[in-house]
Amino acid sequence: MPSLPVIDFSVYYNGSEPEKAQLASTIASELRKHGAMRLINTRIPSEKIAEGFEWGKKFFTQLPAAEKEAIPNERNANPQRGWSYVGSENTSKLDMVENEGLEDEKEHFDHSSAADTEFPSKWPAESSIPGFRDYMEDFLQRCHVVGREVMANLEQGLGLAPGDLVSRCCTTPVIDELRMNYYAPISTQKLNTGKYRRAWPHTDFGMITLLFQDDAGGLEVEDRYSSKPDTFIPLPHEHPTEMLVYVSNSLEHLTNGYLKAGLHQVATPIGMQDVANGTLPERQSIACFLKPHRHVNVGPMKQFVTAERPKVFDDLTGLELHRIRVGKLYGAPIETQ
Ligand SMILES: O=C(O)CCC(=O)C(=O)O
Ligand SMILES: [Fe+2]
Repeated sequence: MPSLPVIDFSVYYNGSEPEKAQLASTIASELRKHGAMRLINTRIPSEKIAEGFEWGKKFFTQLPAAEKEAIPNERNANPQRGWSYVGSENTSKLDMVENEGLEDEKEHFDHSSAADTEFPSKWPAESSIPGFRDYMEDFLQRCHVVGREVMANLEQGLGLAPGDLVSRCCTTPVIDELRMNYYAPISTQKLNTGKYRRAWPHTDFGMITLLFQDDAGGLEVEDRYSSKPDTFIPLPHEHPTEMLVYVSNSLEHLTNGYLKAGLHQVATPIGMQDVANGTLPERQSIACFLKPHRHVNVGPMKQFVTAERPKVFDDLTGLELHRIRVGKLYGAPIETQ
């Protein structure tokens, strides 16, 4: 099955002005069409991405359970920090209408930068996994820089003024979130019950999500152009520098729905779907959720509100929208601060 086109982001660093303008326009049109795109050759080197999966493996499969349990992510409406056990986060609650009894089969670890003192990160003891925190904080910073570059391209491609989007996110202190996902091996028998999926179709909460994955497969984005509902396009991992980008909820609100958040899931990979007694190998991914500022209004920007398209979203701060979405994930009451 065909996937989305692969876009070479090195043009942004090395291209001529007309080539760069073409890149910006492609980025805007791909995100408009699919709510997702595939980039290669960003300034995050392949070795740094590969190293991330080694750290993920250490954290999830070698760190004693007690060390992870000591840094639990609280299941409330605040930004996620620390370790989430399998089944803690339920993505089916976010965007699916029929979601009774559906569970996610994934474990994850979330953190932000040390500068986010409002919602501090929770780290395992340095002596238990030396170097983990340094790697993660460095990788988050790299994602923040590339995320800002993608947003700058997007505002150019959409015909906005420089800073229109970037000033609403992408500045210090960095409050973006970096997440390591780990999916343990799982039997097709269990998946075929229809009750479990690695991740159910959902959209993310921030401006955009940057996503790196290993070779296990199963990641898919909604096919908006299919005549059949629930049709998804596979997003295979084909290039060592590959980074997927999704439009997320805050950007959908800011653009008054001109850009729609990409509905994505982690399903049984195509070759395994008809296997009755097989096992899916483990899978890992690293997601960076690029956040709007907490106090910025993520209601529709005036450039996207017209007589033909009146405002379809309410004015909310970045943090208010985030709390509504995380609250749904956990069925948690929305606390006000
Ligand atoms: O593991 C993946 O590829 C997707 C993870 C995801 O959708 C998420 O963490 O929000
Ligand atoms: Fe997601």
